[in-house]
Amino acid sequence: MTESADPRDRLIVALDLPGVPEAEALIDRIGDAATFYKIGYRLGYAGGLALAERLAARGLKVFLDLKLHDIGNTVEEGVRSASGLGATFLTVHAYPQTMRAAVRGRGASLKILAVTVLTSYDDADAAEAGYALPVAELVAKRAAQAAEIGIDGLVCSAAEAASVRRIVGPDRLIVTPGIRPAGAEAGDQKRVMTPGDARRVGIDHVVVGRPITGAADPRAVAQAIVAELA
Ligand SMILES: O=C(O)c1cc(=O)[nH]c(=O)n1[C@@H]1O[C@H](COP(=O)(O)O)[C@@H](O)[C@H]1O
Repeated sequence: MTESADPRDRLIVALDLPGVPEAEALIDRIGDAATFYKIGYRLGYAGGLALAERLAARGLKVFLDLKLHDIGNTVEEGVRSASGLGATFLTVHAYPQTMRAAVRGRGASLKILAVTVLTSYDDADAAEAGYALPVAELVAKRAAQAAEIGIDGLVCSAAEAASVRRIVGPDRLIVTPGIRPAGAEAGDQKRVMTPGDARRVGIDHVVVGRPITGAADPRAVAQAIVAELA
């Protein structure tokens, strides 16, 4: 676990918005309450990759959430291309071939996060997708494989963070979406936790989207989450 002195760095705001103008307006409203933004493929396919470069050039941290998963050569070269954008994190799905390829392509400064089991999945969803293992065991298996391969960090739900920490040790990052302040709507997330509880189980970063993007006062919500993470 890498402890940042600034608790704002523990919050990653997911810019799940239709376009760059909406994303820039949200970033302006949040102001200095957040330092780290996630750009996924909704925004990425709508001009968000150029925005990622601009945010990084301004000194903000960027998490490129592209969730790559393909044949090894395509992943390796895709990661190599993405490594020029100035992002701090890039996601791939936690399949061994994919993780090995991402490690080959990552370069010096881009950290690869492996998505273990999506936080919108419960055991029934995993079974429907053809997996014999319950979610907790699948997360544990993938975390062990990721550590063996040399992946920089894991994405899992905060519910698995303590067991993932035991598996991967202190030096790999644990990043948890599925975070909901007390009373917030879960939406399609099934494995959820509050920011404060996530912090207590040893996460490095939380990812929060709709509770901030849909708030009347996104800056105030971001500040309240950071206060829970301090
Ligand atoms: O890789 C991710 O960031 C991710 C992995 C996962 O298992 N679950 C998950 O929700 N995410 C992302 O985290 C964000 C969560 O958004 P909210 O549910 O709106 O807070 C979305 O951008 C998701 O794409």
